[in-house]
Amino acid sequence: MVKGKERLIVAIDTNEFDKAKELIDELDDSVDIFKVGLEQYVSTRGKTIDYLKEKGKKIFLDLKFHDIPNTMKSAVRSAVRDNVWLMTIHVSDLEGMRQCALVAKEEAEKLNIEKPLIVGVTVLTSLSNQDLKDIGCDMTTEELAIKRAKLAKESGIDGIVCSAQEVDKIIQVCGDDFVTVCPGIRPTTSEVGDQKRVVTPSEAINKGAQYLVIGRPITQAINPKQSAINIVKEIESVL
Ligand SMILES: O=C(O)c1cc(=O)[nH]c(=O)n1[C@@H]1O[C@H](COP(=O)(O)O)[C@@H](O)[C@H]1O
Repeated sequence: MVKGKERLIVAIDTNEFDKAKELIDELDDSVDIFKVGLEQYVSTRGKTIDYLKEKGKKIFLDLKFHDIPNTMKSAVRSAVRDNVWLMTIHVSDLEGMRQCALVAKEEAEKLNIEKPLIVGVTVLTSLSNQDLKDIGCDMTTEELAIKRAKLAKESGIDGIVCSAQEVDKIIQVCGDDFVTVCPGIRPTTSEVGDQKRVVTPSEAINKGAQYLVIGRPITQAINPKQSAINIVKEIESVL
């Protein structure tokens, strides 16, 4: 039976290594997958990655690469050397994503390690339809996320990051073997903050999301461990 724990990724968004370490230790028994994002990576220069490796945790390196194909490709090559389980790029041009997919395979084979899963961010969960209009895009967040997911699939990367609001539609067009990672998850009792397309953990699983990325509802909770346990229970209630 698939455990709820295998579907939960905790985002350790802090700029201090000690605070990250404290959270990882506190959540040790209840969480197997941790996400190291820009804030944590830039301020600790990868120290948290080393600590998570020591603890035998699965690592999601979320640096959301977005650049010209050659730069993206070189950055992906370096990230593969860090031996992480999952990593993000932005869904951009087909050529850039294709090169990322190819170089990851090539580098992992060369090092004889498992290739990290590469997922492309479709439309940030902090964006609304109005935000897209403001930047000159006439599509809704859902239409754009589906269009970008199709492009990501065509490029050969492993999956996408999207809101669970549109994940069911993406699975319909990209298939259920395409990895889906959904942030913007909010239990009913949590504050929404800067997220705009939010879904509860159980609804997200019901809509087909494979992995749920959750930060503040756990890391800022009075009792982070209890919050993680409650979320895993909520996930399991619908598995
Ligand atoms: O790539 C991501 O992980 C990501 C994509 C996205 O569209 N929205 C989004 O919130 N994230 C990340 O997911 C985490 C969500 O954190 P909370 O809003 O605190 O639960 C943050 O670390 C974000 O950087």
